[in-house]
Amino acid sequence: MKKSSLSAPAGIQVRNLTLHFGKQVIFDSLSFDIDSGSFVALLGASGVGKTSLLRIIAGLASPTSGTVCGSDGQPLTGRIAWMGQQDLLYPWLTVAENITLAPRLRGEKVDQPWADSLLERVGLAGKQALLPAALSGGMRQRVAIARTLYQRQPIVLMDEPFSALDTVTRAKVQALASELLSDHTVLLITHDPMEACRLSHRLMTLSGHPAQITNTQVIAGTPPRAPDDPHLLYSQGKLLQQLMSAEA
Ligand SMILES: Nc1ncnc2c1ncn2[C@@H]1O[C@H](COP(=O)(O)OP(=O)(O)OP(=O)(O)O)[C@@H](O)[C@H]1O
Repeated sequence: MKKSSLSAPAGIQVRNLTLHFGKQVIFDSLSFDIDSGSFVALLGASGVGKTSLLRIIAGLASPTSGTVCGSDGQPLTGRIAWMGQQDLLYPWLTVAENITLAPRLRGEKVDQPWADSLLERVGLAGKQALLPAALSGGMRQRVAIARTLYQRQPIVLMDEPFSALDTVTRAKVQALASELLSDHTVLLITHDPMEACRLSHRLMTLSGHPAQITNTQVIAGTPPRAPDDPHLLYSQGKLLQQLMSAEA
């Protein structure tokens, strides 16, 4: 299995980010850092502003004010792989064409063995020639994950990437993502405390109106943690309590 040869991907620096939708203030002067090479999970109640924040970091939306750049002070443009809540597969392209689309649009040569090995690892070997309409929701999500991993970008932003997968497939694909992204800077939105504590070095919780980062918790041990790892179990319990008290 090929891995990225990155040595030190940029981290993410968010400064004084403010977002208004009309009179609604989603966040106001939000500042935080994601360290180079760390895997961070972002949690928080539905509607608090997680997707809006991720879209701004990805450069897909503009904030009302504030800045986002790499820890090296340079823009993040061209260094990000993004996976949104919708799989955004093009219905007229095959599975293989969807996975390799972004590099092909940049005029790069397709690395077919890499694409094939990713498809095999997400449990879709032999499905290269199918159109998205022939796939289940979970299969489509696995194609989108393969497309994200294929790009080998140093910074990876994922919005609930495993939500449509059954429990066992989810555990396998989480382990794959953790392995292949171990030398990348990753920000993952999830509603699942188990997933957050299995995969992350650090947790961040967004809560309130306007939303603030109310909890940052470092998890001991190395991801991906086993489901019965004591660090995972401890952090998962603590996280659930914090999320419940943030909502109370
Ligand atoms: N383009 C938009 N125009 C107006 N309001 C918006 C827009 N996008 C998001 N919002 C509002 O901003 C708030 C935050 O939305 P966002 O999707 O960022 O939340 P979230 O935390 O990701 O939610 P979920 O966990 O349900 O995905 C919500 O109240 C939403 O209705």
